[in-house]
Amino acid sequence: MEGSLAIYRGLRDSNIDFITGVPCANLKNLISLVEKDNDLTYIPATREEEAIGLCAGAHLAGRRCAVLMQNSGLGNSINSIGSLCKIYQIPILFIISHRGDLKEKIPAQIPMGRWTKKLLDTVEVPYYCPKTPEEAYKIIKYGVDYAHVISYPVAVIFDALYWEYDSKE
Ligand SMILES: O=CCS(=O)(=O)O
Repeated sequence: MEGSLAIYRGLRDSNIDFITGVPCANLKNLISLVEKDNDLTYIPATREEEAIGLCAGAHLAGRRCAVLMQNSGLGNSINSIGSLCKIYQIPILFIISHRGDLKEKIPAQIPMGRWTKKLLDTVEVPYYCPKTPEEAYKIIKYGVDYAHVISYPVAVIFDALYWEYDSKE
């Protein structure tokens, strides 16, 4: 749980109080931590673009927001990033489980695995790729602050190797 716990603590210590998103197998421990926290709002979404829309409304209502997603869901999000986040200056922290690279077993994940960072560059979302729980905690805190400075999403990407820290109890 150590890897997921570092992400959760980074989100909470950044005063993130509204979390939504679409699950990935690698996000299960993080989602479990978030679901148990009665001091924040967690709303499971059916699609990542819906999650971004929920965050847009929550932000305008004064909440500090994060979206949990698999990188495959970034493809579902592009228009909402442009038509909502860009136009209305919506800061959101994207916690992205990066599939389609090392350790991947599902061939369908490969294309988005290759395109994720290029897509984030295209829509001008800054992204960071912590490799340890300590880095994750620090980058999440800096990332939330940076998202609010630029009034735009910031992505923190976790590759398959990161989640091995969850098995090191
Ligand atoms: O997107 C694939 C489903 S799972 O591997 O995250 O369960």
